[in-house]
Amino acid sequence: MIGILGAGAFGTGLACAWGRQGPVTLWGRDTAAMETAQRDRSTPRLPAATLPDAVRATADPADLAEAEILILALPMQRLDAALAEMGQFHPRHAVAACKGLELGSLRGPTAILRDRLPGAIPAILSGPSFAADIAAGLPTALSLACADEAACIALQTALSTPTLRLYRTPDVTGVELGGALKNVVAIACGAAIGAGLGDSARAALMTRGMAEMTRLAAALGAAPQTLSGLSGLGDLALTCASPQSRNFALGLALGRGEPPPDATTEGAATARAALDLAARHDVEMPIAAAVAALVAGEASVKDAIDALLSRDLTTE
Ligand SMILES: NC(=O)C1=CN([C@@H]2O[C@H](COP(=O)(O)OP(=O)(O)OC[C@H]3O[C@@H](n4cnc5c(N)ncnc54)[C@H](O)[C@@H]3O)[C@@H](O)[C@H]2O)C=CC1
Ligand SMILES: O=C(CO)COP(=O)(O)O
Repeated sequence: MIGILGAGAFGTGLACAWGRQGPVTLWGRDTAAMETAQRDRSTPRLPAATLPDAVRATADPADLAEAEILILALPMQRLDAALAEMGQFHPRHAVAACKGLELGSLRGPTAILRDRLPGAIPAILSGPSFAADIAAGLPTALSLACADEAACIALQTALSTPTLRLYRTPDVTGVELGGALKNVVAIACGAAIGAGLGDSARAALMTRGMAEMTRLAAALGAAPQTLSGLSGLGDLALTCASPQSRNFALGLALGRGEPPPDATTEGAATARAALDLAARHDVEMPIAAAVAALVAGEASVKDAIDALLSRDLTTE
């Protein structure tokens, strides 16, 4: 049985995909909402999706006890606390489906899984996929990273579906950072579009954003080519170009001088955490710095762009 911790948009989308081919238990923390979900076959964060019959919606963590594969589909800044609160699970595989870096500890999701679920083999699933697309069974391709090759093959087989195609890699760091950092660049691109700076500026931010993502990932031991894959370039292409992305939409609002939308926007905290990590490894991340300042209200879009444009001319 596949267990999913987190009944937000992504947990629900994944439950729909996997529930078409086998049993899935979807856990959410709100008892009333999960009782309604079990009865009405939909959840509040992705109301248009219909949960297949094989999905059991629950708010009782004990229902995840039998899960051989546990998927963590929670906001990054809540992952550690949620696992600490909910007692011990004993899955064989623990697969992070969240994108980000934890403020303070600067850990990615798999380090948290290693700490909180020490008996499980940690893995991460990341790449270009809107929850609604996955729920609707639209074609989607994602990266699945796990350092244990046999475990990675077993997971790839168990989690791929006719429309959800998983590519495996041992490069956990690369996949983790690709997913975390693309959200930072998506905020920058949204801000550029919102402020009317044009599509050329967006293309420049995507490309130079990719360069700084790759620099940090390489400094942390990732293979640079991983960032050119689905979790990196692939996810930049999706989220920097679509207002359906909540990170892009946050940037768009900031660029237009509008109030930020009330939604999970992982890139806001991750920009700050990435900067701290970059400082530790002596890596330059000017776009992340601009986004961190913008989100914190310490700089306007004009300040941020001026800071980027006034940097010393350099080689590509
Ligand atoms: N929505 C999407 O299209 C995609 C989301 N993701 C990633 O999935 C992760 C989760 O995002 P979404 O599901 O979209 O967010 P969401 O905002 O739709 O849902 C978050 C869920 O987490 C729950 N939650 C928050 N704090 C909690 C806690 N301490 N304990 C238990 N539950 C808690 C909330 O009740 C809510 O149901 C993020 O890291 C996001 O980057 C990845 C790919 C696609
Ligand atoms: O990660 C995503 C698509 O791959 C979803 O992006 P947002 O979190 O910005 O909505």
